[in-house]
Amino acid sequence: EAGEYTMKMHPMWQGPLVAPGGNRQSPIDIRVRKSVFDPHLKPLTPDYDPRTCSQIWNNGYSFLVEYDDTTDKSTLKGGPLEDNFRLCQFHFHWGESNAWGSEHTVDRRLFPAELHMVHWNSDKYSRFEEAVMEENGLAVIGVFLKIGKRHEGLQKLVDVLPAVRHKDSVVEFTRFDPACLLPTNIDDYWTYAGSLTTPPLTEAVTWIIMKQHIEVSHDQLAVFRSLLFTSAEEEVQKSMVNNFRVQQSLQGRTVRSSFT
Ligand SMILES: NS(=O)(=O)c1ccc(O)c(NC(=O)NCCc2ccccn2)c1
Ligand SMILES: [Zn+2]
Repeated sequence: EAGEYTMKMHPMWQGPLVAPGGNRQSPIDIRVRKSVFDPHLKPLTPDYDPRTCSQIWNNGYSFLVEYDDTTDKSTLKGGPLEDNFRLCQFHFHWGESNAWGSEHTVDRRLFPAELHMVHWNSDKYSRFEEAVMEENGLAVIGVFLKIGKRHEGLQKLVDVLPAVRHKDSVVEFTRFDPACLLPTNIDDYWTYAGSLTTPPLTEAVTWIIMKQHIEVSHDQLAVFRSLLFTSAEEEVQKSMVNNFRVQQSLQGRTVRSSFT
């Protein structure tokens, strides 16, 4: 049952469980029957150029695959978004076991991991650091991962993870097409106004959570768990697992769905 698992959180992150004064915090449980179909929601149109992929690094909380966001080469439009958003990075959250790990849940259902593809509003702001402080600054696509068949596209990423085992390690990583991590159906999603799920917890995010999950193999996810929260110098090494935040209250927000 979800309750007993969601209390586990990032052991290194002694941050606030709830942002002081926050009324649109993330993650949340998506109550399917309480979501409201919005016929005006448009199809989502991601348009990514794999050549903008630059590096992968361990920031001590997750591993991030970073994209060159100095031009409008990898963008996201449509769906609930009014403006053009630029892809800057993607990362994951996962558990120590396959029983939990996702940040969002669907009717309390937990998934072993969750992908976040992070974009910032390049129509209104000139860089991520600026957009992250503004309420229409970010758009994050969330995709649930399930254990099943091996994900061929993910393997290129899994193969390089040992090179970023420790916090602050970075390696060059190029020509990775993030679109390969999206589910086949991206027309069915939930969307709501929320926040970053890690500090600075700013309430800047339009969340777009895909209804359809992707599958990765048990062994692929096991490699995520071989990463460490700690840097090479630290004497006690801590496995990078359970790097998800506890769920936050909806506080009157409506979750819209693009499907009936
Ligand atoms: N998890 S999330 O909401 O998609 C998200 C997206 C973009 C972000 O920059 C962040 N947060 C982030 O990068 N925080 C700086 C690093 C960090 C991560 C965790 C705790 C403290 N500091 C979270
Ligand atoms: Zn995240």
